[in-house]
Amino acid sequence: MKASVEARNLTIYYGKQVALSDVTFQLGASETLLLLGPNGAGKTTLLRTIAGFHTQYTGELLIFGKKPEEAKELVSYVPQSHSLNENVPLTALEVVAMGAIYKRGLIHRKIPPEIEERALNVLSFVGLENVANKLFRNLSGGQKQRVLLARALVSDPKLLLLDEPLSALDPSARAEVTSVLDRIKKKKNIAMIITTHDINPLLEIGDKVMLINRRMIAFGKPDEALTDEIIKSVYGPMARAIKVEERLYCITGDFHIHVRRDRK
Ligand SMILES: Nc1ncnc2c1ncn2[C@@H]1O[C@H](COP(=O)(O)OP(=O)(O)OP(=O)(O)O)[C@@H](O)[C@H]1O
Repeated sequence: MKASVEARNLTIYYGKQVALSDVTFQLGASETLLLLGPNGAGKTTLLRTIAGFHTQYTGELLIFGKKPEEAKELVSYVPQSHSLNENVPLTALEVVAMGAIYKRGLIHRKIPPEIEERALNVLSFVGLENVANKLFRNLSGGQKQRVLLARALVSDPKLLLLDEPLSALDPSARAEVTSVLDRIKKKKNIAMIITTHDINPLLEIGDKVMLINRRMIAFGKPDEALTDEIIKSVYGPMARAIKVEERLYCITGDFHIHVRRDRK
């Protein structure tokens, strides 16, 4: 079975500036990777590079054995904040169908019946068939995020990239979205990479975790990669990785990394 993502000595640039270096890892075809790191660590940069949108890199990066630019058909990317113009009165169904229409380069005034059926199926998968004809802009935060997940799934991707899918949601919406992610993990045979500031609600679905901070700090199974020492090295001495009844919890706060100077 081919790996979904293979990176070897990957270094990503913006012009001459190195954004992220030393990234080497392999992700299986149906594994979920949680990508963790403080603000500005390079999480979005890595996702956009894997998605084939950012091409300034050295080293090797293969998506199901292909270069990212040649693997776009296999990948769906859900950015941190959606770029839908909410002044345009699109229904939830239309938003989902757009995921299939754009991928195929089709611009239709009317949604083809075959795509409408697929969009309805995937809306039902995320538990939202009852809002198919409601306007996207009138949905709750959790419902909107689930519609965006449905839009990403409608083209049957083999790799799903999600940038902070739980951010800006209240606790009940977070629970809604987490349970859909759990469902994707259990029912779809696909790989996922999910960036997050708070890894705790997602630890159950993460097969692997990667900690980055402008370079790769750790990669592996959550229990093995996220040691107390490693968490402290990135988030500072107040951070903790603790185990309570065999469950791992990471207390990172949302600290920025700062350089501590010793007084003379
Ligand atoms: N378009 C760009 N041009 C130049 N530098 C950029 C660009 N986008 C991001 N960077 C820089 O690359 C580094 C990594 O940014 P990135 O957005 O990938 O981090 P992040 O981990 O996703 O952060 P956050 O958690 O705040 O979203 C930062 O130093 C950022 O300033």
